[in-house]
Amino acid sequence: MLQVRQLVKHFGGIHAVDGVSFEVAAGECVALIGPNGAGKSTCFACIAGQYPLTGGHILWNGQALEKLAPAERLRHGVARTFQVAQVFEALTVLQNVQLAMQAGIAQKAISAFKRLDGQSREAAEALLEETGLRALAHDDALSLPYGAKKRLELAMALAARPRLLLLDEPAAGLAEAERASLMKRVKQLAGQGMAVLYTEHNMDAVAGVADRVLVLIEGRLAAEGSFEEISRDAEVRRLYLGESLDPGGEHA
Ligand SMILES: Nc1ncnc2c1ncn2[C@@H]1O[C@H](COP(=O)(O)OP(=O)(O)OP(=O)(O)O)[C@@H](O)[C@H]1O
Repeated sequence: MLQVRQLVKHFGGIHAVDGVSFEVAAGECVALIGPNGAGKSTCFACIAGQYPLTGGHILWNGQALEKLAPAERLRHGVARTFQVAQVFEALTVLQNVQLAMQAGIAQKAISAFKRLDGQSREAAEALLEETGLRALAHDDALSLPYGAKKRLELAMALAARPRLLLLDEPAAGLAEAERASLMKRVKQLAGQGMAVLYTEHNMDAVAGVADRVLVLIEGRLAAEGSFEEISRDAEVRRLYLGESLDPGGEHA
């Protein structure tokens, strides 16, 4: 279980995250939503280890994560993706996943890696199959359409065999069909016992997907509940979702 306790992150005078506490259990799919600048990405970066905390604690299965480097967190089963998909464009799709399987290898190792005979090839191919990328295995990552790049980033995160998966706007920039299929896969991962936490602006990627929704506004948790519950919250509607949202029908 992920336990975020009184998380605080300030950038100088900017209180990006200001005392946020929540939990994500194994098998749960939890969405973190809120307006631009609410602190969602900062929360993610604190959990994954890109930023040191100003205050508070982050525990994963009882272990304090805040003192561990990102690569060490990965070894404890914590993997993340980024808002703008981060893949190695100099490698093929298959090589990207093989590289991700060897967590901790720096980008400068790419040329050495290219000369390696792919020991991890079979496992990487299985992951490509699972994420719908098999047909693109030998394409250069550089040439991938955006939706496939997002899938590849997910495959790379899965390559580390995470137990906590952090997805920063997994559906951003995806067409409707691609978004629906990616979010279906994300929900399946939680169904298989992974703890999944994701940020999202697109409510179609939240409704029917997230078991629980956390609403972050100005660095604080403003509401928490099912999508239907937070959609009915007057404060959340006023500050983020807007009055036009009909929780039972079309989403914004
Ligand atoms: N590295 C940084 N240095 C200084 N300020 C930052 C930094 N990163 C984020 N901030 C500020 O912290 C606040 C929270 O930003 P954050 O990116 O976490 O919000 P967000 O909810 O992810 O927004 P979005 O939905 O637009 O991605 C904003 O005021 C932002 O300008």
